[in-house]
Amino acid sequence: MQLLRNNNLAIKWEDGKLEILDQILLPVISKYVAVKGVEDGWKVINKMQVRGAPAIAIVGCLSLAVEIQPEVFTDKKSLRQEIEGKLNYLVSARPTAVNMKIAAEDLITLSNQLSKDDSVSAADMKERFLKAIDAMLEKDIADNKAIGRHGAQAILNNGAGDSLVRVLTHCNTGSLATAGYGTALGVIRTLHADKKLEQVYCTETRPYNQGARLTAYELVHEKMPATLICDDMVAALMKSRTISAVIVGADRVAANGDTANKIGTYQIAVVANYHSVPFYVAAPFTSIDFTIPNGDRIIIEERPEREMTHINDQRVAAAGIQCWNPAFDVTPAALITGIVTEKGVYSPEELKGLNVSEKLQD
Ligand SMILES: CSC[C@H]1O[C@H](OP(=O)(O)O)[C@H](O)[C@@H]1O
Repeated sequence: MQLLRNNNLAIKWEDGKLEILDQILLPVISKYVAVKGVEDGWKVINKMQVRGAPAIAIVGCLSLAVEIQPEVFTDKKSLRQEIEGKLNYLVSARPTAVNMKIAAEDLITLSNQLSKDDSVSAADMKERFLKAIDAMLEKDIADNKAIGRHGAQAILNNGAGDSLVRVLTHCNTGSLATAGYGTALGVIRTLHADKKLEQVYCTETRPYNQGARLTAYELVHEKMPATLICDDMVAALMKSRTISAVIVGADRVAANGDTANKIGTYQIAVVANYHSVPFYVAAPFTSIDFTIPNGDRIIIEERPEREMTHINDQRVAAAGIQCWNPAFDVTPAALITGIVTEKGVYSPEELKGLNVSEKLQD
């Protein structure tokens, strides 16, 4: 089966071969790393060589496709068992983002259905499973384009009649975090394409520096009007300039709208609330965890202290100091103006009110 090609910035998927752009080395070095199976997939996700909730799910599932594609299965039970075991292993690579968990659940459900269907051979089951993974890439990009349209419209509608808007974003939510175009950065791309973007401010996003190293890289590459600020400059910026809106991504949105996102998001939401700046979360439905009622249940990943104490192996903190390095925080729904999804923009109350059919409907 000719597997779909997908040559976006972060992921190269062609003829059953998978390579990822090593994001730890950006922006100075652009180096692709081969992912030859699930073990490699787990490692590049856990080490954050590839990161971003949607990209984690896509690379995780593609790493399984790399393994399964050349194998010949004579019985469906062994294929089903391999699929379930390896997808559950991939979910363990990083605990906070929900996309890999949702993708695993959906693909295991498909695998179980195909395994029980006597009209489906083992070869057919493999082919349909691989096609489902390929479809994830296309769907992610389509979802991001829709998020871009809905989010840009919401910001312009909220912009008090401004013909041009000034937006702030945090971390990286662009083509380096998804299958392409991006979520929050997709909204910014849409504003720019529509000639409505006066300025985008991106935060450095310590300690991994997704903003300074990755978002700035994407913004400069596309010649968007952008300004880099340190994480501790957000309040001063909002005090001195009229920011139209904040737009950030999400790793896991709870059923009530509480949102886990990169550490520092919560304090930006508090400052935005103080300055009456609308605060939007851009997230596909694949980032929304309707099984948890609120953000209290979201596991917050803690990363190695070396990610705080060193930059490119250069020590920047006193040896011996204790560190606390949570990779995410949870922004309460009360501080969120709207959750921008591919299906439209929902207030937290509207999200909470969605019935099951709307949640699952494609
Ligand atoms: C569309 S990416 C969503 C989310 O993922 C990032 O986290 P990380 O770089 O640790 O994978 C960040 O929280 C983004 O907002």
